[in-house]
Amino acid sequence: MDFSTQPVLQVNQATIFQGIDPILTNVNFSVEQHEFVFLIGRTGSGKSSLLKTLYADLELRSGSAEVAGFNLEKIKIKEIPFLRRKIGIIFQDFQLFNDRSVAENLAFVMRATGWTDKSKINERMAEVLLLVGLNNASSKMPHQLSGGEQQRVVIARALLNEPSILLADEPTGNLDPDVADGIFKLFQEINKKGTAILMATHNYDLLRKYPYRVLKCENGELQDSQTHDVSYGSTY
Ligand SMILES: Nc1ncnc2c1ncn2[C@@H]1O[C@H](COP(=O)(O)OP(=O)(O)OP(=O)(O)O)[C@@H](O)[C@H]1O
Repeated sequence: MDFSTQPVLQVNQATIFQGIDPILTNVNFSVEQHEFVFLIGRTGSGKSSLLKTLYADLELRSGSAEVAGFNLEKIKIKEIPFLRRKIGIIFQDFQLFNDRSVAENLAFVMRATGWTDKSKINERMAEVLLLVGLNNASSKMPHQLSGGEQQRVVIARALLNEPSILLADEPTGNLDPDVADGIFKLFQEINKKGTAILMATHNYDLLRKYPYRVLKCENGELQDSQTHDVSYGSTY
């Protein structure tokens, strides 16, 4: 029996489009289950477009890609929610429902993704809140939480269905440096427990501090530090 693990994400000869414009061409890379990967590049270079293609918000029209077992060339609209259960998606702006408590925010996603048993919902909710260090926050409203705490709730929400990869688009972009550091450490803990992470960032300090693999959008292509020298330079 073959015990080798499949990459959680694999992209071959893809072109990333916005409308009719190709943004990145000849995109080839894969991410293994244990990996932490930074995605960098100047503003407008295509980071978000690439991530959106990976969670099927933008259609993959050229090339092939497999994400968490889903083939993006062939994926049907009705299958997209199932793909998104297997990937956690985290943005810079927190996107919580402000008129619902933390517990209600999490329960909403759980019901929408097929959870029905109330005790299991409560159990999983407690687990993810503990994981992100917010075990006493379930009854709080988002406005009663700091920006860093709100982002922790978003991360807890992304973890509910035990995704095999987290796609994070500037997850620390709106936070003070100290708070951003805490959030970054949380991503590292999650990664150590076996979830792959692909994180778009402009944070040059993080790149200097943590020597993870880097993918860089530049001149319409994606450079990979695993196969080429990638200059971090100014990532803005
Ligand atoms: N909804 C859209 N419709 C058309 N073009 C878009 C759209 N969103 C982005 N673009 C264009 O696609 C290109 C890549 O943008 P993208 O948002 O992927 O870059 P980015 O690297 O994520 O930038 P930033 O660091 O500012 O978030 C840019 O030229 C941008 O103007």
